[in-house]
Amino acid sequence: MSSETTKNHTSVLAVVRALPKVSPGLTAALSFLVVLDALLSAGFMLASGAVVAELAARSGAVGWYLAALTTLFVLRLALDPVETALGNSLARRFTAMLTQTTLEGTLRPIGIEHLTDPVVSDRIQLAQGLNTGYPPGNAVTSLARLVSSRLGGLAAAITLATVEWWLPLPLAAVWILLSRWRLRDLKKTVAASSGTMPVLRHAAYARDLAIGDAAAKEIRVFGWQDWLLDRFTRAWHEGTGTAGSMGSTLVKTVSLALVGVAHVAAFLYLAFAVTDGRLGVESIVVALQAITGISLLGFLGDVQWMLTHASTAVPHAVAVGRLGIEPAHRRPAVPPAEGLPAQGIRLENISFGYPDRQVLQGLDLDIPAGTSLAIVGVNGAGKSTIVKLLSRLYEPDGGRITVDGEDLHALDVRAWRRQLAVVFQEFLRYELPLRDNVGFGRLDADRSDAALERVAAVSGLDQVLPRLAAGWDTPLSRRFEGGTDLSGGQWQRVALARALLAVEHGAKVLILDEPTANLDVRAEAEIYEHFLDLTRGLTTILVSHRFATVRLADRICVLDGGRVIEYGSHDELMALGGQYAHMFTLQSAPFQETHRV
Ligand SMILES: Nc1ncnc2c1ncn2[C@@H]1O[C@H](COP(=O)(O)OP(=O)(O)OP(=O)(O)O)[C@@H](O)[C@H]1O
Repeated sequence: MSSETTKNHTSVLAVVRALPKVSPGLTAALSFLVVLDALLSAGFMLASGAVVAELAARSGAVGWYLAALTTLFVLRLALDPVETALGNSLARRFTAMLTQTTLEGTLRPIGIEHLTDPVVSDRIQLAQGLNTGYPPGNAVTSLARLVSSRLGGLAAAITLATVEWWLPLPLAAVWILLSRWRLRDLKKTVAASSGTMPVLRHAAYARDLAIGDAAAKEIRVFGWQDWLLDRFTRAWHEGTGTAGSMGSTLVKTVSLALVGVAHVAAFLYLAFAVTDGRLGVESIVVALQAITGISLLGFLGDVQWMLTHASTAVPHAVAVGRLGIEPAHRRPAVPPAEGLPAQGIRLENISFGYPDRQVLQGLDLDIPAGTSLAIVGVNGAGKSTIVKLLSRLYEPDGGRITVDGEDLHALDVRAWRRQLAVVFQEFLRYELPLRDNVGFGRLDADRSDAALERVAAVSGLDQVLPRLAAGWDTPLSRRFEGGTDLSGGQWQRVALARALLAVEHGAKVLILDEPTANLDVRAEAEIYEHFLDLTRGLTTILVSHRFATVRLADRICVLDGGRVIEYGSHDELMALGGQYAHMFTLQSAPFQETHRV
């Protein structure tokens, strides 16, 4: 069996296995209707044969047979919309469950490395059917139609066997052969489409840029609307181009010829049988209908096309859903993280690189508990990378990080993160009410106005609040009724308030990565007026290019070439006359000039 065939069987089997978990009731009801439909179809064929026979014999029973025929016909008509409604409902639930599985797997890993892994990114997109254009739910409706058709075909074959036992065998054989050939071609097409994900990712990115508001200003001001549209269209056509072909002409011609020959032979046989008087009119009516019905055992164009395409998403969703699951026996006993650090955090001989570049190499750094450390260095020196390692979003390649002498790796990551309050350099602006934007700092915290008052005062949010129509409940997005947007500096206060809420609820390490980059001079001065208040008793790590801020820290380290090259207080480093002193002097020079003028 080819690997494509195996993969497709796996995909369809994965759909079958998942359905009872999605909804046992709906799955059972749909299965019942599918079987019932096949039985009714066989009954209809037999009843119509009987009607013709009774008519030919001018029998009085014809009325009963006609009534039975009509009942079967009406029943099938009535069942059809019920079957469709059940199928659609199950399909919606199936898509929702698959999306949930994908989200669970995406969110579960403690780090974020998987999100930049192209293989995982492709899988996440494939799990949503991006390469085929069919949502996975379509696999459910098409599977129901496929099973229903196959049972109908089987019923027709059995019905034909009642006329002549061997007649369905050659007909069914050619239809099944044809189906296998066409399906093999179809699977090749689908397999090729998953290889186009890198191209489709470009299409998806262009689409998201065009419909989102993140790039809306730059798209318009730089005028690249047409470029964006063209990029989407090209990538989309390139990525989905393989879906256009549907098998080789040779396969189609040979298989159709075989079907034609088998049917001509069957019809000739029936004609001779009638002429010989071996078969009556009733048998001929039944046989002709059944022969047509047997074609349902063959290749069912759009149904199989959709099932094959839509079901490919399922194994990908299942694989993504397993991300980050550790076998229970591998989970070691973890020391409690509460109250850490009491002595300090140490980075010992740390080396770390992203797949395409080495960033840290033999880095040693001491951060005594309850003190503040500023990290400085040129762009790309690795400052934010240290923040990510401390937050365990990435693991070091070499060396170790200890907290009060305990390997950070040994601590429960969730418990450790409850000790952290972080303002990331690229913090997020959530399109949610201000209360949630701040409340995300500690989900289980009291979010009443009174409870949020202190963090509002320290972060400077109290100056923004009076301008918000619904106060804490104002959605911070114009896309929502009554919503508004904030300025860059105001958003930065929101991010700071979020971290401060975590501090209020027990976090002991405050990490601020460029916390004042968007603030005006007065706002920055206000924040730093409170800096000591803000950081009292905490272990604070500050990443900043603003030396007026940096000098406030107890200790400063200068990062260069992947390691710490200078470490000490502002005065000590100024006295050293090294890189820090040079950078500090460079930044303060224009102010000194102005002062002299
Ligand atoms: N997710 C990533 N994948 C690959 N490379 C990355 C990733 N994040 C950062 N880098 C690279 O690692 C290096 C260090 O980045 P980092 O963000 O730690 O620098 P930084 O000192 O904080 O810089 P800046 O002052 O500009 O904020 C840079 O060369 C950057 O391009």
